[in-house]
Amino acid sequence: MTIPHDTDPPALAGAKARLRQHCRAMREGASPTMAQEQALRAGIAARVDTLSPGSAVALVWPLPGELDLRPLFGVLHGRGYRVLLPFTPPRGQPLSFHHWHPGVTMCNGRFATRHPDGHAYVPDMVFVPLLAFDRRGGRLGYGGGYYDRTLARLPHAVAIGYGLAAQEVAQIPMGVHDVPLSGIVTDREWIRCIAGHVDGPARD
Ligand SMILES: Nc1nc2c(c(=O)[nH]1)N(C=O)[C@@H](CNc1ccc(C(=O)N[C@@H](CCC(=O)O)C(=O)O)cc1)CN2
Ligand SMILES: Nc1ncnc2c1ncn2[C@@H]1O[C@H](COP(=O)(O)OP(=O)(O)OP(=O)(O)O)[C@@H](O)[C@H]1O
Repeated sequence: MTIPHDTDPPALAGAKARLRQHCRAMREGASPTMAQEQALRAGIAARVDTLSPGSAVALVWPLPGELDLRPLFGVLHGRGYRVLLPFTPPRGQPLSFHHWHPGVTMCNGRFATRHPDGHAYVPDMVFVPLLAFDRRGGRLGYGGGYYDRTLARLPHAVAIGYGLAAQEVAQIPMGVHDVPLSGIVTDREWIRCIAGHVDGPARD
């Protein structure tokens, strides 16, 4: 049997699927505290403030059980950034990012996602949701391959994962299509990822 070049080989797909199942179960067992979510949002706002004024920043509307970035939308919009949220196309296509502003109409999309009825823009910084991450910038998502396909087409955008410190694993199985993150914001620390280099834990 020939393996199509746009899918992971079976051993890698199996390893990702097992880890995904494990991480979903872990997430169901522990919801974040308000303090953790606030710390995470503060960490994200601090990364955004490294950009020049007026830059475009892609966040996400939360799916059930995910960390909630919605309180940041108005804050970052108020600081003069262009806040974008993803539109989810059919599987196999990249995401597009649409302008959010106060009062914008939100539309229902695939997999219970929601996106603004606004113009599409190219983001300068993309915050990427995840089920698990490692310190090299490895990321595990829901298995649609959406962010990898999207980031591959956005070489100038800075891709930053966000999640709880508890979502860290030793090593995410990575394939040729997996685009490593440049950094990860958690409720505990900012992790700068350099390909092949493992950053140590932050000192308090
Ligand atoms: N908030 C949010 N928006 C996002 C993503 C995401 O991970 N989180 N995506 C990231 O790529 C894209 C949507 N991709 C998705 C791909 C697959 C499934 C999916 O299979 N969902 C399962 C339930 C998953 C779970 O809750 O454990 C389902 O619908 O059965 C969902 C989203 C774009 N928007
Ligand atoms: N740029 C790409 N071109 C072709 N196939 C790709 C590309 N990116 C990812 N894929 C394929 O898509 C499938 C799903 O990828 P993966 O398991 O890494 O998803 P994920 O990153 O967890 O999902 P998501 O980004 O939607 O949260 C894999 O078979 C992978 O090889």
